[in-house]
Amino acid sequence: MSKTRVSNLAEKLGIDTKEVLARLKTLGYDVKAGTSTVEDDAAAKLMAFKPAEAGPEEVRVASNIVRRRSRPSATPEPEVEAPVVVEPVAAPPVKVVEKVAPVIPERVSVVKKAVEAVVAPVVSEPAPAAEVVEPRPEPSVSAPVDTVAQEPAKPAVVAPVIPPQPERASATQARILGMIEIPITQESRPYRREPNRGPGPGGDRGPRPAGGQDNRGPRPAGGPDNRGPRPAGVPGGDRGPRPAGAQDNRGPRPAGSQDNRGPRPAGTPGGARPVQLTQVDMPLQSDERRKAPGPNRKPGGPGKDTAAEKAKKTAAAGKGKGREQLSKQALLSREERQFDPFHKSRKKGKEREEPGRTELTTPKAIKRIIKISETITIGELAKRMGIKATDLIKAMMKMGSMVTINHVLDHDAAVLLASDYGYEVENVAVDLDEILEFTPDAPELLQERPPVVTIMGHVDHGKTSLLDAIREANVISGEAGGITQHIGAYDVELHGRKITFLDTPGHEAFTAMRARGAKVTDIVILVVAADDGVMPQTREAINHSKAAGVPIIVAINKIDKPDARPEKVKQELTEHGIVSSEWGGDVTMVEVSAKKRLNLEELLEMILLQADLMDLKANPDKAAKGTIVEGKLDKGRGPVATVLVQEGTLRTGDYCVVGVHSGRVRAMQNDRGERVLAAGPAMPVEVVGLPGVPDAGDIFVAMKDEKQAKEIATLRQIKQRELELAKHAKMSLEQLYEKIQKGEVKDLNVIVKADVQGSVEAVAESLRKLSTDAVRLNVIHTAVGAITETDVNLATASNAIIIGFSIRPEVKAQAMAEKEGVDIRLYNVIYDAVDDVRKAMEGLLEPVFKEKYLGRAEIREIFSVPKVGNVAGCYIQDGKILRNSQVRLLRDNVVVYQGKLGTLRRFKDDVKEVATGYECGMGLENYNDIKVGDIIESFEMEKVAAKL
Ligand SMILES: Nc1nc2c(ncn2[C@@H]2O[C@H](COP(=O)(O)OP(=O)(O)OP(=O)(O)O)[C@@H](O)[C@H]2O)c(=O)[nH]1
Repeated sequence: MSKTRVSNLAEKLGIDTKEVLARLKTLGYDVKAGTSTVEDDAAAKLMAFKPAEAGPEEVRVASNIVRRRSRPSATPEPEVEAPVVVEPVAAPPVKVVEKVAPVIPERVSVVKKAVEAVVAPVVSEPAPAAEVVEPRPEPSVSAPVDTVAQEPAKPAVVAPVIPPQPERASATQARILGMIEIPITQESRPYRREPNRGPGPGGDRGPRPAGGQDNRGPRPAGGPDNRGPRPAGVPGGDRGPRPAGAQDNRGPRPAGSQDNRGPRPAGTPGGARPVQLTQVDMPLQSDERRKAPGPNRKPGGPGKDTAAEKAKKTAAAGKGKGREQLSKQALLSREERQFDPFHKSRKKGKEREEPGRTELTTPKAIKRIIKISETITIGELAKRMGIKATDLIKAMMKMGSMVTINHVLDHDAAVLLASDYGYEVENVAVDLDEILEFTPDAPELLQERPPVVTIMGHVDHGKTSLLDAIREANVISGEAGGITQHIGAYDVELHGRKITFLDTPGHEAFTAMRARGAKVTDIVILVVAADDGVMPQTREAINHSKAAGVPIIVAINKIDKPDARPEKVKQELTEHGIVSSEWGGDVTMVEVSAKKRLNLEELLEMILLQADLMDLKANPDKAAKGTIVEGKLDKGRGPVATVLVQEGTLRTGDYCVVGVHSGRVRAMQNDRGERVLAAGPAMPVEVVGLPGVPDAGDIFVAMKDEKQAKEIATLRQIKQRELELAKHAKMSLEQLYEKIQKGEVKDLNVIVKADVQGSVEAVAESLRKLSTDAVRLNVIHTAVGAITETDVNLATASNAIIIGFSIRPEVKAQAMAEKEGVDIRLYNVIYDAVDDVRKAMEGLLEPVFKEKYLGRAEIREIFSVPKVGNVAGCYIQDGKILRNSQVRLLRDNVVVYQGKLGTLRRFKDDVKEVATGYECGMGLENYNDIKVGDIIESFEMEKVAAKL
C-alpha cells in the first residue's frame, strides 16, 4: 500500500491542511501534521468524505417564522452522488470549521459529556442506538455510516462534528427519511410545545454541543457564540450556511434526538418512524402523532399501536411513495396549512374552526321564545338572542332603517328580526286599551252623578271671587267641616245634590287638560263682568268651550255695581253665538254678584238643571277611573294628587296607575281635610301613595293587581318616549289632502291670530268660505295678538292649525308647537294664507320652502353710525343669529319689518354667528327704524320636498 502526504491530499481536495487533518480525525485516523502520510484507503475515504449539507433550506416567511425544508432533490445515493451534491454546499462551511476547529479536538470530551448527559435517557432505552439514529432525515454520506458501524458506542460524540446522525439506512429509507416533513413540522408549529418538553436531547433549547450555531440555549464552554464576532467567511448570521455538523440553526442533535419535540427514546422507531414521517404533512395526523402513544408515553413503540393506528399507518405508508413525488407547490401549500396556529384537530370529525369566530349554540325551543311587552330595544333583543347588536342594526339597515342600539322595535319588527335567528317573539303586554277604556256600563248599573263645573272668563271679571263665594256660602250654609283645603277641586251641595267645581279658573287649565286627553268638565260657567262686557279672554273661553263641546252657563257678575249693564253683556254675547234663553237662545244666563253673594243659589240650581238635561250618570260599583286635577309634592306626605273620580269607586288600599306612575292609595282626604275611605263618581279626593307627581289631566286607574299596575306604568313610560319622538302626528296643511282622501278629516279646525282685528276677521271670513261638502272649515278661535301657549294648547286639543297674520308666536308657544307638532303658518298677505289652505284642501299645496327659525335677539341699545345708519346693540335671547340669515323686526310681537341682516358684529369684528347669551351689534339692511325693546328674529328658508 502506498502512502500519501496529508498536504498533498489537501492540495488535491483544494482545502486547507488543517481541514484535512480534521477530516482524517473524523474518519478515525490520528494524523498529527500536514507532513504526515496516510495509507491509500484512508486517502480514498478522505476523498469520498462529504461534509454534511448546509442544513435544510430556510425561507423566512415572517419575522418570527422560518420555513425550513430539506433539499429533496439533493438526496443522493450516498456512495455515488455524495461528492457531487456535497461539494458546493460544503464549501463555505469549511472555513467555519477551520475557525471553530479548536473546539473539535480539544473540547470533544466536554461535548461528549454534555451530549452523553442529554442522550442518557435515550441510551437507556432497550433498543440499540443504531435504531435511534436510523431515521434521521438529513442526507448522510457513507463514511459516517461506516464509522457508526465500527464504533456503535460513539455516535453521540461524533455528532457535533461530522454529519451528526450516522445512518445505516438503505437508499430507500434515506429517501423516506429525507422527506422534508420533519423540518417542516418542526417549524410549522412554532406555537405548539410539548407539555413535557424538558432539557432533553431533543429539546430545541437544551444545551448544544460544540459546533452548533444556535443562538438560544446555553452553550458548552468554548462553544462559538453567534453573537460575538463571526468567523471570517461566515456569511449571514446564525441562519446562514453552517459548518459541517450544524444541522440547523438549533444545533445538531445528538443521536437519539428525533426532533425538537422532546426526547424520543431509543427504540422508537425503527419501523414506525418512516410512517410518522409520511404523516407529518397532514395536520391531523401530526396532531394525532403527538397524541398517539408516543415513545414517552408508551414504550414499546410500534408494537403497541392500536389497530386503528396501524390501519392509518399502513394507509399512510402506502401513500408514501406517491407523496415523495409531490410538487414543490403542493408542499408549500401543505406547509401553509400547517402554519395555521389555530388549526384544530379533525380527529373527531369536527369542523375546522375559523380563528376568532365564536360558534353559536342553539338554545332549546322553549328558550327561543322571547317575551316582550309591546316593544323592545335593538340592544335588548340582541342580548336575549345572544347575538351582537350590530348584526341587528345591519339587518335593519338592509331593510332601509338607520337605527341605533336604543331604537325601540315594535312587536312586528321584533318578530321579523328574531325570525332570522330562529327565535319567536311573544307579546305579553297587557292590552292597555282594554283596561283603560271607559267601557260603557249596562244602563241598570248607572247611577246619577254630580256635574263637574269649570269657571272661565276674562281677567278680573270675578272668577275666583265667584268660586270662593259659592264655596263659602255653601260652608256657611251649614256644611260642617274642618279647615278648607285647596286641592284643586271641591264639591258643594244644594238640596241634597252635589256639584263639583274645578278650582282652577280660566280656560288655560281647561284646555291644557283637554290637550292631555282628559275630558272632565261637564258644564262651563262663563263669568262676564256686567260693567265690562265681553273681552278677549271671554271670546277665548267661548271658543274653547265650543271646541270642547261643553255647554255654557253665563254668570253675569258684579251686578251690584252701579255701572253694571247686564243687557249689554247679553247683547255682546249674542254676537259670539251665545244667545240667552230669555232671548230665544239655548244658553242660561244668571245675573250674580260674587261680592254681595247675590243669586248664587240660582246659579247652582241652573247648573243642576243643566246636569239633568245632560243626564249625567256613572257606575259606582267598579274599580275607579278618574283624572288628575292637580299634583304636587308635599314636604311631609310626598307626592300628592287630586283625583276626580269619574266612574267606579276609589278605596284606600287600591293599587293604581297614574300616567307613568304606579302606586297604592295609602290615604285620601277631601277639600275640607276630612279623611275619606271611598270616593264615588265626580268626587274629588286628594290621594297619597303615588311614587311620583302626576300631571294635571293624567288618567287615574285603580287596579286590584299590583303587578299589572307596574306593567302598565312601564309600558306607558315607553309609549311616552315614543310619543315624544313622534311629534308630527297632528294636523298639518301638508297632510291635509292625504287625510281628506282617506276620509280621516271631515273638519279642518283653524285658529286665526293677527295683528289687528280687521285682519283677523278678514282672514277668518275668507277661510270660512273655503268650506266644502267634503270638508267643513271651522275657524274655532280668532284673536288679536301673538300666538300664545293657550292657542297651541287649543290647537292640540282640537287638532287645529294656527294661522298667524303679521304676528309671531311667543317663544314658549313656538317651542310647545314644535313639541306637540302643531302646524303654525305665518303670513303677511291674506291672499297667501287663504290660498295655501285652499290648495291644501284641494291637494295642490306644494310647499317648496319652509321657514326655519334660528333665534331671536332683543335690542337693548341703539347706536347711530354715520354713513351706516342705526345699529342695534342686541342680546341673544334664544337660538343664534347668523349673518347671512333673513330677519324680522318685531315690535310687541308684530312684524314691522322683514329683510336681510346687514351687519353682525361682536366688538369690532364681523362674525358669522352669535349664540344665546352673547351680545352683538346688528344692522338691518335698508332699515333704520329700530327701537329699544324690539326683537330681531333670525330665520332661514329651507327647501322642503313636496309631501303630496
Ligand atoms: N263689586 C264687585 N266686585 C267684584 C265682584 N266679584 C269680584 N269682584 C272684584 O273684582 C276683582 C277681581 O276679582 P277676581 O275674583 O280676582 O277676578 P278673577 O277673574 O278671578 O281674576 P283673575 O284671577 O286675575 O283672572 C276683585 O277686586 C274683586 O273684589 C262682584 O260681584 N262685585
